[in-house]
Amino acid sequence: MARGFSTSSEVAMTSSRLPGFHNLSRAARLDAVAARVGLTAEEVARFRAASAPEGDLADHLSENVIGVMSTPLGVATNLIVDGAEALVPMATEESSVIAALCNGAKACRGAGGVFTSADAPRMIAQVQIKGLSDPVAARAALFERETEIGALCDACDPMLVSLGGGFRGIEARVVGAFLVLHLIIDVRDAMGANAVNTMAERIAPKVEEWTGGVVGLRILSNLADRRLVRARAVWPAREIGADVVEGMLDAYAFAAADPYRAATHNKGVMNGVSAVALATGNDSRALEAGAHAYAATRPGGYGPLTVWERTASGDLSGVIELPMPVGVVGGATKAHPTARMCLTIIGAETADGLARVMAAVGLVQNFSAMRALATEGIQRGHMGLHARNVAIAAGATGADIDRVAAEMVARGEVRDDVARAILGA
Ligand SMILES: CC(C)(COP(=O)([O-])OP(=O)([O-])OC[C@H]1O[C@@H](n2cnc3c(N)ncnc32)[C@H](O)[C@@H]1OP(=O)([O-])[O-])[C@@H](O)C(=O)NCCC(=O)NCCSC(=O)C[C@@](C)(O)CC(=O)[O-]
Ligand SMILES: NC(=O)C1=CN([C@@H]2O[C@H](COP(=O)(O)OP(=O)(O)OC[C@H]3O[C@@H](n4cnc5c(N)ncnc54)[C@H](OP(=O)(O)O)[C@@H]3O)[C@@H](O)[C@H]2O)C=CC1
Repeated sequence: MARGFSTSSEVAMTSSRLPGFHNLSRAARLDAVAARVGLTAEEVARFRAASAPEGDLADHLSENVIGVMSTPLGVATNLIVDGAEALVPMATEESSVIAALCNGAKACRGAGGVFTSADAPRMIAQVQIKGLSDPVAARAALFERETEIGALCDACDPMLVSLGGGFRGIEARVVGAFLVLHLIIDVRDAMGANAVNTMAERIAPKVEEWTGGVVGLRILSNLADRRLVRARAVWPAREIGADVVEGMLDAYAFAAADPYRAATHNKGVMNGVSAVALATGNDSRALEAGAHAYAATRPGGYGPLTVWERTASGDLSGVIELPMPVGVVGGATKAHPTARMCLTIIGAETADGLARVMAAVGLVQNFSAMRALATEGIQRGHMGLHARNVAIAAGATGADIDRVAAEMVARGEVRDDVARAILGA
């Protein structure tokens, strides 16, 4: 079968309906896929060689596994968080992200690095209540039961309670045709999704009894705005240049005024945050959802997650605030040996400690991208490092990778056709 989209007759021959596919071994699944789409024996062998052995953790963490998609794991240097030196493991396929963090962290060391504060690790579980003719009265009825709700939630997870976490209170809002109950739960060192989802499901029959309504969804909210982390740092003008301070403030004003720019600005923040999440086995989708939803809660609509100002002495001050629902237990954090090792490298024994470092990473990452954008542009630094990817994609191997990349950078032309031409020369 040709690659790309199938024609209708090919679809009939190569249906994606594969009954029992999930019951096959990893090797048999890969064979089945290879036969369906026409992977060559060489492609399959190369994939098998690059993938982890059969029966390893991947088979248990996900479903229909055929192998492992590896991502580079690097360690960012130079960061100081709350007076402590931090080495930061980051898993990312994007060139220049880790170099940028090292670069920005180095430039604020003279001013003491990054300083943070964090809310208690509280997550929100939502319970949707439908079919109420008197939602306002039902809301009042729920508050009368707050103590009982708390006891029911805490009974779901005595271990969490013994660790100092558990139920913290309720909120209830009439949202359109529904009443929405929020359970506020301190999840301690976990991300907390499973813990709070269990509570929301357990409480549902009682909520129906007390309100006379019908419970719909019972699930956490990824807008984790009870679990905010803040980080701040100063980059001295003598270190980065007064003109750079000026340029970066203009760059920030652009992001603050324009959601098209703010989205890219925040993507730069999340370059770092998501890379640490991936390295430590945390849920990067939850973090991305929470960060962007939080960025949309500004009075003026979607805006930047960071704020940049000039200090009285003319230096550049940066502040970030965002939800940081991360854990050092639960999910894949403990099950995945690489995630465990990364937590050891970062020195995070609590979710609070990890969240603070990750907020610092988001701030410094944003600094470096903005500095590059406000001065020489992103391409020299980024494309200089990205050139190796372009060389590999064009077919370079071994020593040719660096040779072709260096030649493209020297010419100022980092492109596939240029890489092929250099290779062919
Ligand atoms: C790329 C640099 C760092 C070069 O910057 P440079 O000034 O050429 O670097 P340098 O050679 O002077 O080195 C300065 C320090 O940077 C670090 N450094 C320097 N090179 C490396 C390297 N290879 N590997 C690891 N660390 C490196 C290292 O810490 C080094 O200090 P040293 O240790 O040598 O004393 C700089 O241009 C930079 O920070 N650029 C920003 C790159 C960036 O933000 N990339 C993200 C991808 S683009 C994107 O997705 C986001 C964006 C841009 O769209 C967001 C937005 O729009 O806001
Ligand atoms: N929308 C979303 O974001 C959703 C995300 N998820 C997924 O949920 C997972 C995260 O859920 P999470 O509840 O964190 O993980 P787990 O349920 O895997 O782990 C949390 C549990 O760990 C135990 N525990 C042990 N020590 C501690 C401690 N110090 N602090 C807190 N808990 C401790 C507690 O259970 P015990 O009392 O039993 O010991 C706690 O309930 C991620 O994989 C995420 O991808 C799932 C659904 C939706």
